[in-house]
Amino acid sequence: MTAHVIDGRKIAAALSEEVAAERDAAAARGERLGLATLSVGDDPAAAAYLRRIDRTAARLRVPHRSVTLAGSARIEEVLAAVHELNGDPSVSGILVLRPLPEHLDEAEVFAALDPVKDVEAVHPENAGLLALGTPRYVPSTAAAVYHLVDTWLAEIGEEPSAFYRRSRIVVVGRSNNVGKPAVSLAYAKQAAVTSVDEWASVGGRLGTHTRRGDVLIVAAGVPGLIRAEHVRAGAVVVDVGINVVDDGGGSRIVGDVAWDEVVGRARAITPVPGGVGPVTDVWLIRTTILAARHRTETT
Ligand SMILES: NC(=O)C1=CN([C@@H]2O[C@H](COP(=O)(O)OP(=O)(O)OC[C@H]3O[C@@H](n4cnc5c(N)ncnc54)[C@H](OP(=O)(O)O)[C@@H]3O)[C@@H](O)[C@H]2O)C=CC1
Ligand SMILES: Nc1nc(=O)c2c([nH]1)NC[C@@H]1CN(c3ccc(C(=O)N[C@@H](CCC(=O)O)C(=O)O)cc3)C=[N+]21
Repeated sequence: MTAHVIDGRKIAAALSEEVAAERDAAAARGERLGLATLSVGDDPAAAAYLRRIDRTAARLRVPHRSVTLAGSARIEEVLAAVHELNGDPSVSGILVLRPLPEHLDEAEVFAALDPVKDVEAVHPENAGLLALGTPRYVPSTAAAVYHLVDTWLAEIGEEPSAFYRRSRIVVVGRSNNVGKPAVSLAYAKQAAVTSVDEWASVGGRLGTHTRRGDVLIVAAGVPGLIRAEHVRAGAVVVDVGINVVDDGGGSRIVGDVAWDEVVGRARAITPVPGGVGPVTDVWLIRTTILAARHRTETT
């Protein structure tokens, strides 16, 4: 078997058209759209994402304001920047890039966000709503994961709700940003759910769990972590990992899945690059547009 390759770039292009229509409708209602990003320090993954956000926002004609603080910034300065963005009427959505430098408490920064502008649902109120199955905003990466699978299901004529109800979804990685939201969304789909973190690997039981997945979502940040032996034959594999590896002088991006092995075992698979990443950017802009509507409704 050779897996169907789910084309994230194509799916992102189609989604972009929907989002452009949503932007036009929001503008016609007089809503003020704008995304602000806040980054502290110069983490390469965060910088790469920031460049992508900038391009995607420009392409979809949603203003993007980027605030960058030095890696040595004190928590007071970071909180002051958040408060400034909270009060800026040209900003409907705020994203705080991860990782923050070690000396900063992520939770303190997230709790300072205006919940109505918190497009990644990291404020406790929004994270709580997501965990309860009544999200205000769906974090972009987890949203992108299911958008890719749902689009493929539609293409092959499978009804998503029936598919998920008879499936086990296994999520590798349980960060607040990616793994946990992916689990919350899996609950909402009434799938059977398994969540594992690094201890499954340490204990030599990763494959025991992952082989049970009809859908296997991998967000660990470990290149090549998932090999053929970890995958149920005929599974749907979604690779979230973005890892920069040396490539004889240059560098290239690979996911967490050993592509060459797993492509022969899965039923469908998302590539890296060109899978989850391109859809994530567009989803962020979509949420920024939604946030403008919420602001209009709450003020
Ligand atoms: N495509 C996209 O749009 C995006 C991609 N990413 C990428 O996704 C990956 C994960 O990101 P993020 O969630 O932020 O990362 P984090 O580092 O915050 O979390 C990683 C999670 O994976 C777990 N983990 C680490 N090693 C293993 C292992 N050997 N076996 C099983 N689990 C393991 C960790 O376990 P423990 O909790 O025990 O430490 C942790 O729960 C990264 O490669 C990142 O670059 C991130 C955001 C968006
Ligand atoms: N608060 C926060 N939220 C994030 O979602 C977040 C973050 N911080 N910090 C950094 C990581 C990384 N990240 C990427 C998303 C898409 C691509 C992406 O689209 N990559 C292209 C490849 C690009 C290339 O080839 O250079 C692709 O997958 O096709 C990359 C990286 C989001 N992150």
